[in-house]
Amino acid sequence: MTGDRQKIEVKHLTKRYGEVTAVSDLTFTVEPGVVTGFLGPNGAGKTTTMRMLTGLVSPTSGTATIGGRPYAQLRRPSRTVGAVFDANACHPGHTARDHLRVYAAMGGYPDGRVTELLDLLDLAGAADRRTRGFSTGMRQRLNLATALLGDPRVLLLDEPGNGLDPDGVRWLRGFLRRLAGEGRTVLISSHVLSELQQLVEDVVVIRRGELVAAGPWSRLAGPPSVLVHSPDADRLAAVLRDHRPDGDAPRVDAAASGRPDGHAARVEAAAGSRTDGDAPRVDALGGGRLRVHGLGAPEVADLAAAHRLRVHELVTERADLEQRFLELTKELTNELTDELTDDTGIAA
Ligand SMILES: Nc1ncnc2c1ncn2[C@@H]1O[C@H](COP(=O)(O)OP(=O)(O)OP(=O)(O)O)[C@@H](O)[C@H]1O
Repeated sequence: MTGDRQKIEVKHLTKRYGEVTAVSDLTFTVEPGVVTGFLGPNGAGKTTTMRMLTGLVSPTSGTATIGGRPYAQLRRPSRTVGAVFDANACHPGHTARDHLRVYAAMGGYPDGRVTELLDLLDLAGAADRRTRGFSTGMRQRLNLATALLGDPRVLLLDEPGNGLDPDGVRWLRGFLRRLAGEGRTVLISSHVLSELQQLVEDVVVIRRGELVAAGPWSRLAGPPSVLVHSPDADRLAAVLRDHRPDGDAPRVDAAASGRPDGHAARVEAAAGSRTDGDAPRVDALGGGRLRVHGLGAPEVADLAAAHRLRVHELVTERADLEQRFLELTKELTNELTDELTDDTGIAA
């Protein structure tokens, strides 16, 4: 099974529980071969969406399909989709081996598959211990083993990093990367974004049941920015603002420096400015610090040198998933506020 047959497609999906709209007109696609992070704050609708994908909850409207079919119409669901929802899904009195044997018998898989998975998930040494004494990490691994019994090409994991220690998170990263590297579709939800930072290639971000952003993390993150510390910050900012990397007028955000919270306030300053997202931008952070977007550290250093301006520190900063997520959700809030202002003339 390859390509489209493994694709997760959510189209105009909505789920209402009485007055509560858990998921609202949600549309996104999850591709095979990469780990996709399904991100959103508590109560955003991640679990509800994943439950709709596995047929545990029926949509109010819209569709949630795997390889073009809703879960209920898959020919051998456990061979197609493996899902983990609850870290405590195993019976405390059962051993890990017993637990897997029960599910193997239900799915019609041989005992040999149980042994294989105990080895694969690093549980062979604990196979005959009762799960009540298992750590969270061991439980998560046992749940993963259960989900993998049918060697499914699609994996849906709800908050798999919950309660894991740093070693457990590192192990999970390696394991999920390997599964995706084998061409599987891997969707994992989390509200702890730092957990996913090193793991996901694609992201789907939701908030209050609605889509905020979706796509490759590298695209959503944007290029790295450069943090500059200079005693000549004002003049350097002017030089960077005036720089024309490719003959185009750059867009410049002149910042309100000296704000007590040290935050950059971005103000659109240049007339005739470029408006595409890649335009260079300079945020003055106060205290002689600038954050430059759209130019690399070597270009910033060369420009400073050419104008005989001093640079005390130059750091390339990769976008942080948590920061970007906050920006994205803030952008959405601003857009909603703008819409409301447009409609009523009064900001919400
Ligand atoms: N069975 C239900 N009945 C009523 N409301 C529900 C039900 N299931 C979920 N909700 C509500 O739907 C919203 C979305 O919940 P959901 O569990 O899908 O969010 P989530 O993103 O998975 O959150 P978390 O990160 O906390 O697990 C919440 O407001 C929740 O209270």
